[in-house]
Amino acid sequence: MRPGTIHTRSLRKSYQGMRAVCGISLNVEAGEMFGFLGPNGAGKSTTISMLCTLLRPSGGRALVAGIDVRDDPKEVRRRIGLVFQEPTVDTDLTVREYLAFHATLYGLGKHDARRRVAEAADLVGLTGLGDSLVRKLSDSMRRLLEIARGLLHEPGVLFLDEPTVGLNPQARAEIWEHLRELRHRRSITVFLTTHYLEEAESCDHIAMVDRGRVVADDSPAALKRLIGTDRIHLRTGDDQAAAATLSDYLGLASAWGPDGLYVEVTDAATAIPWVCTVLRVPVHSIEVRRPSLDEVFLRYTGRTLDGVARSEVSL
Ligand SMILES: Nc1ncnc2c1ncn2[C@@H]1O[C@H](COP(=O)(O)OP(=O)(O)OP(=O)(O)O)[C@@H](O)[C@H]1O
Repeated sequence: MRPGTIHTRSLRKSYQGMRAVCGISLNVEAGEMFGFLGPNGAGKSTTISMLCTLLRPSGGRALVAGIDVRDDPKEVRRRIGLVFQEPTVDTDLTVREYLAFHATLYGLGKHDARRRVAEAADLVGLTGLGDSLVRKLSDSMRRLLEIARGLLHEPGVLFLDEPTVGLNPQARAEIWEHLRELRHRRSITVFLTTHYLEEAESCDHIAMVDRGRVVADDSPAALKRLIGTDRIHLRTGDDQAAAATLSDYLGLASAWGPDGLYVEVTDAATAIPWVCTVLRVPVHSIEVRRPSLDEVFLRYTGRTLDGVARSEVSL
């Protein structure tokens, strides 16, 4: 078993008889950026809390870094870093004091603590801010500071429960830039929960969860391929002639109507140069529509991720 793997089998949790997680089975490989995606109340926080040993499962099994969360929760905690949904940073300390305090809690000696504090701050782009008061940091920097705290003891797995919730788009983008950089520099498994589709797109592997169950589990690209192909929408000087040319030269079937021509292709980025090369009529506009993760979720649950039922959305 490699150090950063996460495996669950039929993991379950009930709260006073109410089933919040209803038998989740997952395989996360070492070094993956894994996204656990689902709407509010789907069971994401409950699952991550069981994996981090903060909640005891009602049933099933979970191995984190090869250790069973029920058999040896202490050892699991030694091997993971965890950043909670709600900000926890103590605002009266400087960045260095805050990290040094947590390094002491992890039982690190003075020398090791100093080195790890500098390394963790550097990994999330906080180098040079050691003397800054935490309360003077921006929201995104505070969140990065919490991530640095989670890295101090060099865990094999970093759990992030909604790491960007409540942040503005620019702050969210900053967090993601640093998460990618972290992945680039450290071979660490990142398990994060999110209900943002664009964040899930940045993951190597995602599982979509709804009402306590996994409804889809694969790479974002593979999940979207299940939904269908790319669709190119063209407006040309003569759609009928264009459709005939695309069929004769490229073997592409298309449909046309009053608003233009629609062509289904496997990969629009590869097809468009060919389409433009063969067409002998003026092309006024080209638009590409790709299958989205929201459509994948809709396909499996009948609802979009923000909870809108199928009949209420037009895709
Ligand atoms: N301590 C608790 N006691 C009772 N029910 C709970 C408790 N914690 C969560 N729940 C319920 O369990 C279900 C799953 O909640 P959970 O917080 O795991 O979902 P989530 O996907 O993380 O949602 P969010 O994105 O809103 O955090 C919800 O119906 C929630 O109301």
